[in-house]
Amino acid sequence: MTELLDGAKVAKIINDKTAQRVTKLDKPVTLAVIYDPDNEGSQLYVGMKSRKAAKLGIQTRDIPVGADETTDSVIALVESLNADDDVTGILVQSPLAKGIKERQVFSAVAPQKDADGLGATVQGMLFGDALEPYTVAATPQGVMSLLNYYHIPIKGKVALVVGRSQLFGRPMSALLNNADATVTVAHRYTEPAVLKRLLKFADIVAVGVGIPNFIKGEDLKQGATVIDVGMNVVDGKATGDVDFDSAQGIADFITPVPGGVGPMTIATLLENTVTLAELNQ
Ligand SMILES: Nc1nc2c(c(=O)[nH]1)N[C@@H](CN(C=O)c1ccc(C(=O)N[C@@H](CCC(=O)O)C(=O)O)cc1)CN2
Repeated sequence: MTELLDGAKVAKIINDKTAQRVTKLDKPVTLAVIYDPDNEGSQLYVGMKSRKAAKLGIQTRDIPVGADETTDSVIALVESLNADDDVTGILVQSPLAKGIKERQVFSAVAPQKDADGLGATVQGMLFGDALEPYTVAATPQGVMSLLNYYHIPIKGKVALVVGRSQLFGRPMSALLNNADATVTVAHRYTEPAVLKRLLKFADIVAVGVGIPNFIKGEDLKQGATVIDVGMNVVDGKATGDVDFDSAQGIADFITPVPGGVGPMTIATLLENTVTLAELNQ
């Protein structure tokens, strides 16, 4: 039997805690969101984040940054938000308009305001397994919360991360490594035959490549835990990177799309936002 890892349910539990934490703060929690207004996906996700934030008592300041901006002008904007005492957290929605060097913008965010955990400083702390508090990218941190909620063992397990994006694959591999899994990262240059062998060996598979139904059930190890970060749209329907139907009866646990990692991403971003407000009050 394959059990669902219900991200929508766990996100609600996290969101309820976040709302309670917001009420205990002396100061308003304000998240500044920089995004490309011409990107339909970003419009959708920024809207989802702002609506959820409002429900939890977090204010958002959505700042459109179009293709007429430059990397330098967006960095100057980030620096002004870093210096603004009314802004407690900053999020740079990916992707930014073509031509703006997103990684440089992520890294301009002050670590104490880096709600999305994508800057070089906090990512370095993650890879160094630092002892001081720091934020972690919302999607992989949300995956860890989901694994922990369902008591999925990680220590000593073989984990395969498919995809090495800054938003997901790289921080996911560091989190699993810090949690004592044996981690391999596969990516676009991994030979298909090698990927097949790695999949058959992996107790935990976390996939974020943006290719609908890229991984089939027959490729998985019997009893695997499968985390699907895919957010593709096929025939108007949200579709993951894993062929959900063929994984039934092979995976022990799987995240659905929709209702798996997506809601956890937003809940974790807002959890990070309130954590930063608490740390810096
Ligand atoms: N700065 C960032 N940019 C982007 C991130 C990110 O974490 N930080 N992730 C994605 C988009 N994203 C959040 O930004 C996101 C995508 C999808 C969902 C979600 O809840 N999806 C629903 C399905 C929605 C639908 O029906 O279409 C689900 O999975 O249930 C949340 C957040 C790229 N950019």
